Amino acid sequence: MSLSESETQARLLAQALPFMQRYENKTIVVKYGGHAMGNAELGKAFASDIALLKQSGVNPIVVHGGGPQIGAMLSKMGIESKFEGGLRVTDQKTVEIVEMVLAGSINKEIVALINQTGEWAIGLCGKDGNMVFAEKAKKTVVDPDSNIERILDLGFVGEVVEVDRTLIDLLAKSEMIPVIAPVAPGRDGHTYNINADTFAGAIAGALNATRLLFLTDVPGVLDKNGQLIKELSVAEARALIKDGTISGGMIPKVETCIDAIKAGVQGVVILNGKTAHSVLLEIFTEHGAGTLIVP
Ligand SMILES: Nc1ncnc2c1ncn2[C@@H]1O[C@H](COP(=O)(O)OP(=O)(O)O)[C@@H](O)[C@H]1O
Ligand SMILES: CC(=O)N[C@@H](CCC(=O)OP(=O)(O)O)C(=O)O
Repeated sequence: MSLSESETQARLLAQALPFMQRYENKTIVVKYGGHAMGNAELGKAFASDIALLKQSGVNPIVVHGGGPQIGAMLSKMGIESKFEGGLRVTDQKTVEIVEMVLAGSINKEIVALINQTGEWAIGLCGKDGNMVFAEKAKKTVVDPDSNIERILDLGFVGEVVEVDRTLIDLLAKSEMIPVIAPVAPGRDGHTYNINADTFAGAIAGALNATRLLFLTDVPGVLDKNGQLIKELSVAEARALIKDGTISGGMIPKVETCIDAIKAGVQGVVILNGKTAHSVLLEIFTEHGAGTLIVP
């Protein structure tokens, strides 16, 4: 017999009790990826996990993506999605749609789900309260044929250059949960589209977060046999990138984890957002749920 959602929550809460003190008053940044958003039930379970963190005395900050949802909107408008080096090539029209989808519909959907739990979430992007400034990304790739490095022109794709934590700190004091979209202004007056993983890493670094969680579509970092690796040091993670065990979209994610650890985040976890209540299972159980990357 399967448990109802309220029975599941009561059971999770009972399991969580012994672990609650560990993270009291600590900041946990949760990156909620577009692939992890899945269906309505998963969305509700995610919102209730964030609410439960807040009720346990944790200071949760949500940074979300929405790559597939941006792709769907662009295609509705007859615009083809183009990626280079894992980043969306973003012209003026595209950045307008990116901002509309990320800072508009997705952001408000997540805020509404958290608010339905009785907690107070507030939706923001880097523009609000001068929280984040970006500049044009300087990304290079090595051409596999000629072995020559070239600079990519990705248009309005940005990288974070400044984070001002004033607004986030104020919200935490007011018991509000910030939900942040990875869109930020440049000092040049343009709006930039920033990869949600790198944006979350920059926010977690600026806040000296205790944990940064990446919710994705696999259980964590898998070894050559497809088995979950429970804990990885920065050196081990680099070796797995070098020997090809970590590939594709997992490379920039793990590189962001390494950067976040260097920036002062104490532990970064990659876990499956497609498993209901994965945030609580990670934070409030002895062995966690995904791959913990540590210094
Ligand atoms: N060693 C590995 N362990 C787990 N996933 C890996 C590994 N190497 C490559 N991947 C791929 O990385 C993907 C996750 O990265 P990505 O698709 O960019 O995630 P997201 O869209 O959640 O940001 C996985 O679905 C998997 O296909
Ligand atoms: C520059 C760049 O590629 N930005 C991403 C921002 C959204 C994102 O990163 O969403 P996920 O976390 O769901 O992948 C994009 O336009 O798709």
